[in-house]
Amino acid sequence: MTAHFVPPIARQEKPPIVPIRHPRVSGRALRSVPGRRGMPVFGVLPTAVLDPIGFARRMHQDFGPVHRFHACGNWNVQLVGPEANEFVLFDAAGNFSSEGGWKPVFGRHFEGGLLLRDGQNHQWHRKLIASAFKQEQLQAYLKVFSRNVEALLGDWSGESRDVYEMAQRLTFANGYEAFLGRDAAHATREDLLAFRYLMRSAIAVVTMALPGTAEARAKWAKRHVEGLIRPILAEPVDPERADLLAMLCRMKEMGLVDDEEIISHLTFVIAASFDALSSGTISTLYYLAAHPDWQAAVREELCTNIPDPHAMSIAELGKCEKAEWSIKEALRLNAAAPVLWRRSVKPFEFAGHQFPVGTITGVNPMLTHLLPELWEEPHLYDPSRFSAERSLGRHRFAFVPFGGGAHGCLGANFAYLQVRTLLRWVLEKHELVLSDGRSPRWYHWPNCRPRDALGIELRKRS
Ligand code: HEM
Repeated sequence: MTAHFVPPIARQEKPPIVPIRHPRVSGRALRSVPGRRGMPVFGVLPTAVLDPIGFARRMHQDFGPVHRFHACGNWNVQLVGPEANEFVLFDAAGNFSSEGGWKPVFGRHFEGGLLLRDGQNHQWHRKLIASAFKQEQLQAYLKVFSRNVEALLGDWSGESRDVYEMAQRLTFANGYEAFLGRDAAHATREDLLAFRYLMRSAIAVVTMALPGTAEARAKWAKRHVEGLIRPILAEPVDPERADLLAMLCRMKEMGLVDDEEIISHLTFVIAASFDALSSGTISTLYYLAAHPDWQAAVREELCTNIPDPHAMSIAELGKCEKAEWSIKEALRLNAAAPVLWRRSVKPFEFAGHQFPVGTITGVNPMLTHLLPELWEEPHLYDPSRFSAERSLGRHRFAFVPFGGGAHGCLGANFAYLQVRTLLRWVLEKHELVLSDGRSPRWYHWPNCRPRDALGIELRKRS
């Protein structure tokens, strides 16, 4: 039975965590790389955080695809374009540590999560977690998604509300059930806020937990999440349960993982799923609301291929390519994870420049997705650019909303399924309408989300 599947890697001894010392890299060591130091102490941080796209564009225009900037006391290198994405994310030469790159951003609260592990230890843990995303599991999750969307639409239909809040509630409810095996009706507002605060702590400039700061909220959130998961670990595991937590608990009984590892994995997976997916969801809904012609095409495709949404299958959803293009196009225009970080563990060379061990290195999906040399009219919403014909010849690292390589997103299929399920339910009986003519304003760090209510209305179709 799938619920009791144990990946073959579990038979191998767990590779230990090999601690890596990341030496600090001086500006002198990077002198051949053009760039900007910015303000004393903060460097370019204020500009980069206030307007990440504008900042990335200006750096690219002024200094080219390989440049550096100073932020929070360190030099950071940015490599732009599909070749750079492949070089860093696929990392054929083993030049980079993900833990070293992400630690300053997420390390304080997500230690032990997959993105903060490297090498064989990472691979071992990743294979355990990946067993919760096999096809049979996804089919089971689909039922959960449908049930939760139906419940949410009952509350929400026919009104103009904060759609981002709705997207967060939905993705949280789905993650709560799929990963914790708990009925989403039991999820509290505090549970949701705890995961939100953990992700937002990435932008904390002040890392002391002073009252009222993002860091203080994240500290509370960490305690709250532990308090949520720990009691479940003490319960016997129902043999029928197929959620991620149940799988990890069975692996614990086999001596493969301990309580602390389970808590770290679940905290990271739920947070990664919840925040990135609500970002992808809101962008998809917004662009469909703004483009009624595409909305009608996606509606027709989904309702024709899936006559009864209660009995949806992965195969049926898989036929709905326009729905998939609309999600991809939203993720292209609004990359949920704008910049991906690594730190070099070896000296490396890229585009004729030499970089020492310890170089903090970023690649930029957000900017790559808007480069005019890769995308025709990059600011135009045109999902058909993802059709098979128009994708021919495109570099495989030109579109990287889910990253790629050893740390590529484990939840990409889960994400596509969830958004397509939502679209199937919403579009049949509703029209997504923009109720005001304002241009949307988005935050782009630490991931993409609207700055204010987008004015999306869900009007009942007659
Ligand atoms: C639209 C939705 C999502 C987007 C855009 C997204 C994006 C990403 C990206 C870009 C990475 C790679 C980070 C890097 O290489 O530095 C990543 C990793 C990851 N994502 Fe997602 N993600 C999404 C949804 C999800 C969901 C639904 C889950 C869980 C079911 C999930 C779980 C993970 C995990 C566990 C990793 C780390 C993998 C590893 O380090 O081996 N993500 N995601």
